[in-house]
Amino acid sequence: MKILGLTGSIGMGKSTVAQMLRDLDVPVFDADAAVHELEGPRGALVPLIEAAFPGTTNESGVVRPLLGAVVFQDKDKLATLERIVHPAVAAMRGDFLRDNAETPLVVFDIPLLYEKGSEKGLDAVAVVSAPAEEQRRRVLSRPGMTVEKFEQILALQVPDAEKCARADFIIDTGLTLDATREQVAGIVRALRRAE
Ligand SMILES: CC(C)(COP(=O)(O)OP(=O)(O)OC[C@H]1O[C@@H](n2cnc3c(N)ncnc32)[C@H](O)[C@@H]1O)[C@@H](O)C(=O)NCCC(=O)NCCS
Ligand SMILES: Nc1ncnc2c1ncn2[C@@H]1O[C@H](COP(=O)(O)OP(=O)(O)OP(=O)(O)O)[C@@H](O)[C@H]1O
Repeated sequence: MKILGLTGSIGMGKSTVAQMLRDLDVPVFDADAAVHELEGPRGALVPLIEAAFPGTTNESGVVRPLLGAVVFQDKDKLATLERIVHPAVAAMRGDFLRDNAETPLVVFDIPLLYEKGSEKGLDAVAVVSAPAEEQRRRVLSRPGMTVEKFEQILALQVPDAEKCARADFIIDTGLTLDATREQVAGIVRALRRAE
């Protein structure tokens, strides 16, 4: 089995490409969705997070803006949260691999792949990328997004140019959806063929 990592900066089209992969019957493990499940209603990590960060959870699970306000201002607290979250995500990833053991190609969709150095175990990495103006346009058109928030998030992420330089494949999402779909299909064909 080959494991392809999929990553990219905010608004570069990662979710869209992940769906294109699923449409080609490639199983995709979504790290962000795993975190949401673990932190959501009756999520396994909610009691642990409440114990470490009192007042940041309620009956619906983690109150994300509250927890974010606590951990994004303090590196040590973020590290504490990661020590709680990352092993649980790794366990879910292990289950996913076991469930798909007979599949020639699977994808790990990891927003912070390069930020967190999670390249080990991957056979290749694909980065979604579009021109910076296009990225900006997409992100600022989202409800609740502001220029300040966008720039703060960008500053926390490894720059697009560096991601592209490190990746094995670059998926250009600055063109039509069909053009992107073709690139995705080409990568899937190449990796399914490779031994
Ligand atoms: C603190 C939480 C609850 C805030 O949730 P919220 O929905 O408000 O924000 P969101 O998750 O969309 O993150 C906002 C921005 O911060 C970045 N970010 C999130 N977690 C981290 C992290 N551990 N390190 C650096 N940047 C981070 C995201 O990429 C995004 O750009 C949530 O981010 C969280 O639980 N993070 C820790 C788990 C984690 O590391 N997740 C990401 C990888 S699996
Ligand atoms: N060729 C293309 N490939 C991918 N997305 C495209 C393309 N053309 C336009 N788009 C649009 O750009 C937006 C990309 O959003 P998407 O949610 O996929 O990004 P994302 O990288 O997952 O975002 P984030 O990391 O911020 O959650 C979508 O609205 C999508 O329809």
